Order: sequence, then C-alpha cells, then structure tokens
Amino acid sequence: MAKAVLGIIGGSGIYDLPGLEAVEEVRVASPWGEPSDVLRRGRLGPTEIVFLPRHGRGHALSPSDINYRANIDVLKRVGVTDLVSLSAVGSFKGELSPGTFVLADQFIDKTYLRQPSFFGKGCVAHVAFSHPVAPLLQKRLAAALEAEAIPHAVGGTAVCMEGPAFSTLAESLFHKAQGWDLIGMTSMPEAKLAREAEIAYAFVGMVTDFDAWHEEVGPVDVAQVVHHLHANADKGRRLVARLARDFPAEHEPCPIHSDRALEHAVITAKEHRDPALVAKLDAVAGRVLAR
Ligand SMILES: CSC[C@H]1O[C@H](OP(=O)(O)O)[C@H](O)[C@@H]1O
Ligand SMILES: Nc1ncnc2[nH]cnc12
Repeated sequence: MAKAVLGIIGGSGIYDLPGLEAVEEVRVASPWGEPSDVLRRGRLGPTEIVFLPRHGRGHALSPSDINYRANIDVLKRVGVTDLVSLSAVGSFKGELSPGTFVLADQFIDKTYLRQPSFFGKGCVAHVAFSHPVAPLLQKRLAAALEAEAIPHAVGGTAVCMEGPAFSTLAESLFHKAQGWDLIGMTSMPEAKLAREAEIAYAFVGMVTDFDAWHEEVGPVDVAQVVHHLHANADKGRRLVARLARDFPAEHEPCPIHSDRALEHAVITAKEHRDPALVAKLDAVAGRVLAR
C-alpha cells in the first residue's frame, strides 16, 4: 500500500498555504520543462502535503502559458498520490452564486493551445476518462466542506476555455443553455494529465462571478473576480486544512482505478517505442513501461 501524499494546486488567489508545518521548498527538475514554481512540501496535521501555485507566485503565467505537463510530472516525482485542484470559476446557475464551492466532476475541454498528453509519437496511450474525478477524494472534500460550513454543491460540469479574455455574451448564453454549471480556464489538460500519471484527482471550483449571462449582474469584470477571489481564498485554505486533518495515512485504492489508469492504456509495441520518449515518461509511466 502506498503512503498517501496530498497534492494541492492553488489557483488564482491561492499562492501559498499558511499553516503548512515543517515546510521545505523543493525544486524538482522535469524532462517536460519548467513547472510553475518550486514545490512547497510540508505537513498539515498528520498529512504530508505538496503545494504548487498553478500560475506561479506573483501570478506570472496565463492559463495558456502554464506547463501543465511539467506541473503534474514534478508532483508525481515527489510521490503525490491524491491531487486537489483549487480553481476560480464563473457560474451558469443562479443558485451557484459567488462564494459557493462546487465539486465539479465532469469537464468540457475547449482548450486548443496546450499539450494535452504525456504520450504521443513513439509511445501512444489512451487512458479511460469518462469519470475524471476520483470518487473517494471527492467524498472527502464534500465532508470537509460540510464540516467547515462552506456553501457548496457536489457534482457539476465545468467547461474549460482557452482564455485569457472572458467569454462573449453569446458564448456565455450558449454554455448556459447546454446545462453546464461552471467555466474556468485551467482544469484542462490538468485533469487529463493527472489521470495519465495515475494520480487520483478532484476539482474544487470556487465561484467568483456569473460569467456574462446574468442580466441583473452584468458581464464579469476583473475587479469583481478579484474581490471574490480574496473572499474565497481563506475558505479554500480552511477546506484544505480540514481535508488534511482527516486524510488517511495510506492512499485509498480508487474504485474507478484512476490510480491504475495506465494498466492497459499503452498501445505501442515495445519494439516500436521511442527510447527518448520512454525516458521522459519515467515518473509518469515507469510502473507500466518497465515491464
Ligand atoms: C483571475 S480570473 C481568471 C483566471 O482565474 C482562474 O484561474 P485558476 O483556475 O487557476 O484559479 C481561471 O481559470 C483563469 O485562469
Ligand atoms: N467567468 C469566468 N470565465 C472563465 N474563467 C473564470 N475564472 C473565474 N471566472 C471565470
């Protein structure tokens, strides 16, 4: 049984985790390039935590500039087994108002400027992704939100746009009409890469605005988003502290096998694999490529 290591990716407004004990900064090299920042490794209560600010401290990286592959690769290298993505999102539902935390578990990927996979020419793999979120991790997050009395909803669909500009009114009305719940700019390909790296993943959408569709509120503007980002950040940190307090010491096997996603996924015959790509995949896929 693997020791549980809880990874936290902080989004807009969450660039550190105050309260992290015995913190060390770990600079991990990745064959996939530069991650967003150094990792901050420490403990919250009994649980080992690794924190990474997605946009870097000081928020220097736009959603399209983030090296998602390097981020997931370094988290894998330091042993992260379970990963929580904290993300500022817009809402398409009146009842999911700013301040609400939504544990979205389905995604629509509308990004087009990002590398969506660790795999490719010389080592092809297709992981199952019908259920992107690890149910046990989501359940623990729901319990922590409940315990902290943070307004929340469990389940939902988040569309990930390329950005960085927010949506037009027509796009916003279209997304709302689809019945989707949230919009952000970073869940993809982060969630896909976590699955390829066999890391159990869950998503916390922290609502900052009603995007552009709301007739009374009017279109999203950055001042509104930043105001709610600050209000949400403290709740996000409380959520993580509570999750960590009750987290198991050993990684709980994922009932949908997200932590074994590569078991049957690599399709390229051994003799046709590109040794250079296989070498880059040492952390992400070493478990199955070494066979
Ligand atoms: C500052 S609003 C737009 C920005 O915020 C979200 O970032 P993150 O998901 O990292 O919290 C959104 O995806 C955009 O990147
Ligand atoms: N309305 C919105 N659209 C895309 N990303 C967001 N992040 C926060 N609010 C957003």
